[in-house]
Amino acid sequence: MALRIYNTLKRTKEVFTPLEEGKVKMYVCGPTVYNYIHIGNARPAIVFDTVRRYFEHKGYEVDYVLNFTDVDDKLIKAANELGEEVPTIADRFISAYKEDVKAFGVKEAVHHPRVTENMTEIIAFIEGLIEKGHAYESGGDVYFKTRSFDEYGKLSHQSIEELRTGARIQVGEKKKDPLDFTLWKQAKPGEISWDSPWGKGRPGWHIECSTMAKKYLGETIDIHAGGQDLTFPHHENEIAQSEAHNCQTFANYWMHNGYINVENEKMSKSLGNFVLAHDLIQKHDPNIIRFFMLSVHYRHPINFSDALLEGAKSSFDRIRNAYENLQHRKRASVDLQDHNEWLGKVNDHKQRFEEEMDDDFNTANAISVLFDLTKDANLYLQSQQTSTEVVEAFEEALVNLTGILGIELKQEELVDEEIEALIQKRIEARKNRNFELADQIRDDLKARNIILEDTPQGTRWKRG
Ligand SMILES: Nc1ncnc2c1ncn2[C@@H]1O[C@H](COP(=O)(O)OP(=O)(O)OP(=O)(O)O)[C@@H](O)[C@H]1O
Ligand SMILES: [Zn+2]
Repeated sequence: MALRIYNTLKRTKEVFTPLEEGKVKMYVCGPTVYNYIHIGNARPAIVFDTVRRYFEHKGYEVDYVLNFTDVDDKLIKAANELGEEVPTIADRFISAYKEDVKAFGVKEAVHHPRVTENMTEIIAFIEGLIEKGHAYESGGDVYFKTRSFDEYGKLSHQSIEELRTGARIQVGEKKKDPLDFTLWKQAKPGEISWDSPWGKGRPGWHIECSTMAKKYLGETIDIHAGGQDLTFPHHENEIAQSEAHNCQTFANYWMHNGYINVENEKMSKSLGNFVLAHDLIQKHDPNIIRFFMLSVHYRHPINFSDALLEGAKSSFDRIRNAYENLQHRKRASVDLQDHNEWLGKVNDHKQRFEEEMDDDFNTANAISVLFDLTKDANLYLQSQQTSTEVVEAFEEALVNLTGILGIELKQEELVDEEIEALIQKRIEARKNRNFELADQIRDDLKARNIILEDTPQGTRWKRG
């Protein structure tokens, strides 16, 4: 089956046809690096990494670019508040971003361009727009002449008249038409700035992505992605800039992830209703957080709650337990030809997983297939005798399919101190007559190959 992608531009699913055979040129709008990321910001990092991994699984080479917005108003404000320089803050939060998303199993982008490292190209791009009559300078600022681009509004499906109704000229802006947007912003005294033909200043937000996508991927790219809130105005403006400048289609497919909400409101720094990725990782296995995010289709909203995350944990444990049981059973399995029908079942599950992923990366349904596979694996493990080939096929399918989603099934081995701490926790639980927790700890340890033995002298343990 062909891979189909929901394209925001067309508001429909379309068969994916790459510009170049076997290659995908993909640009994802990255974070503004003035703070730690919350789990809403982690969602595009995780879902588009999954898109990338799936393309790679299908044999494509993915040229994956994710930018860092390392200068803008928010960074300047943070620098003033903290009494630090903008680049110091940007460096700190780029490192923090990389560390957080790495914990979630996100692969490093092929290119991670930063605005401040592409200033020459950004200025040249703006000059090109002025030359072509799509932009103008006004009192040290430069604006894009929105009405000069006939197709403005095509991504967010709005007409110029509709847009005109909501547009205002803010105090301090020197634009001629409320619809125009900033390409270059004059620096205030003392602000970080770069020299340009229009005096000292810095780029507006949108121009960075048009410039960096062109520089790293070319004038036309396959996929451009980001959170749903970027559709308008950010991506609409990127299209206007790039297509007015290059006279080419900018991106063939536009993908947008839905929000992570809290009580049905978008999680955001400004509302203060956020959970930092960094903090959540301390409390929960980041693999499970990734699994949780992918258990909802990437275009649907997720109403975040601890209870949902706990639910995801027990679902994930079912898959992980099956995997661990298969591993144990391998040793006791033998060569059995008459069990081969199970190999067919494993292959059916693999095929169904692929079909779900081919349908606009439906990770939610693909995870349901993983549960079906788990159910069959557990059923098979109830057989008196098991075939090595079948057990290995189940195991391999579980590892590969979760691997495509960027999820790690293998747990790191517990060190002695961690085991001792869990035994202590179990003793405490028993003292408090919390036998459920005590048994849970024993079972969890057993699943990780640690066997407990209760003796009159206390609890002993050994690796199984
Ligand atoms: N609640 C959310 N759910 C899903 N994606 C989000 C959410 N908030 C931001 N994003 C996405 O995170 C990425 C990084 O965005 P950016 O650093 O600009 O944060 P932001 O949108 O300014 O966040 P905030 O609103 O909290 O300040 C963008 O692709 C954006 O669309
Ligand atoms: Zn962008």
